[in-house]
Amino acid sequence: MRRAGVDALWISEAANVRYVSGFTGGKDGKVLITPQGETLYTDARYAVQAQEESRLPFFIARPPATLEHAAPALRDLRVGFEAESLSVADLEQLRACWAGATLVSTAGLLADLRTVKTPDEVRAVREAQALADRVFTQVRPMIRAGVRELDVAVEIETLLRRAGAESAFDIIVASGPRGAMPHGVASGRVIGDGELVTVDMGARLNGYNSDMTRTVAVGTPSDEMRRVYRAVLEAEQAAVAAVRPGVSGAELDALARGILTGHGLGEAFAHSLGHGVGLMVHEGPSLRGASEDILRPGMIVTVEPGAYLPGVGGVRIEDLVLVTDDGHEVLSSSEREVL
Ligand SMILES: CSCC[C@H](N)C(=O)N[C@@H](C)C(=O)N[C@@H](C)C(=O)O
Repeated sequence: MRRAGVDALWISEAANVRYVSGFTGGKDGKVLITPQGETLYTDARYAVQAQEESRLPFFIARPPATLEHAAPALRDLRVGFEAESLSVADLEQLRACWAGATLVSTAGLLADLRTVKTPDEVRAVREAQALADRVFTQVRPMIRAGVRELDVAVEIETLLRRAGAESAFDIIVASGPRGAMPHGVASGRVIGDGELVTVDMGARLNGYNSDMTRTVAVGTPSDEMRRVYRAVLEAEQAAVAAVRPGVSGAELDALARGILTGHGLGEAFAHSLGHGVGLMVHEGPSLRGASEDILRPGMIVTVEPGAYLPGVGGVRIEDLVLVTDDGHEVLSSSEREVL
């Protein structure tokens, strides 16, 4: 906060509220940090939850009463707000209620802290990924010709739910030509013989997410798609092997992109190499060309090169990787097929 030039901070992003307070009532939860201390604000629906989950003193009200309660403590202070997660309407309300304060736009203050996980957070992501691996292994045999993509997704979702988790995002099951869509969420399409099927899934367990993609073969895919698969696997394995403290997100992205370019698939790799995973599925650090992020021990990132050929199909292989003091540990354990 000192570096950002603010005396107080209004935290409105649900993941950040949870991070600093433990409170999980994302529908209505805010934290105000002032020189005098921290206060959790929520409404009466979450009073018991706030008491149970958070060690912070809390105040139960709805805006504008919430903001009016905070106003006296903020007079003449520079108050930071989270530019990424505050709507224009909410900002206008802050301006109206905190006329005595100077509002300062901040970005990424908490998100930067969240990039390096505590041992408890590493344990939480590890458990989420272990569950996702168990579920994928259980579901893998049902991915065969004649089955709908949706049926695969429903089975994954059901198993996650039964285990006390939920799906971290809309499950991607993209078969045959639909594989050319990096985010081809499961449709009613019936999987055909000789097709590749990309399954991208994550578990959210105790608030922490996992993220993993496997592309599997149903029958014998074409020579072209087997060539694409091998190229993506080569890029993925090389990038995972290069994960260590000190390497930049941009270097890892360039490494994988260079290998795919060597196979004539540079243009087909239509997204970044990876991202951090924790309370949010997509968080820092970023493994993309324009990233200035440098990997540090305790970060958890995905490594997920892909190649997408419109009208033909696609491949993505993604592992979840913990940056350790002397290298890395791959947290995802589902088998990668050899084609
Ligand atoms: C809508 S959540 C999907 C999660 C999925 N596993 C995933 O991360 N897909 C990547 C291709 C992705 O969206 N990458 C982002 C960071 C990007 O390249 O902008």
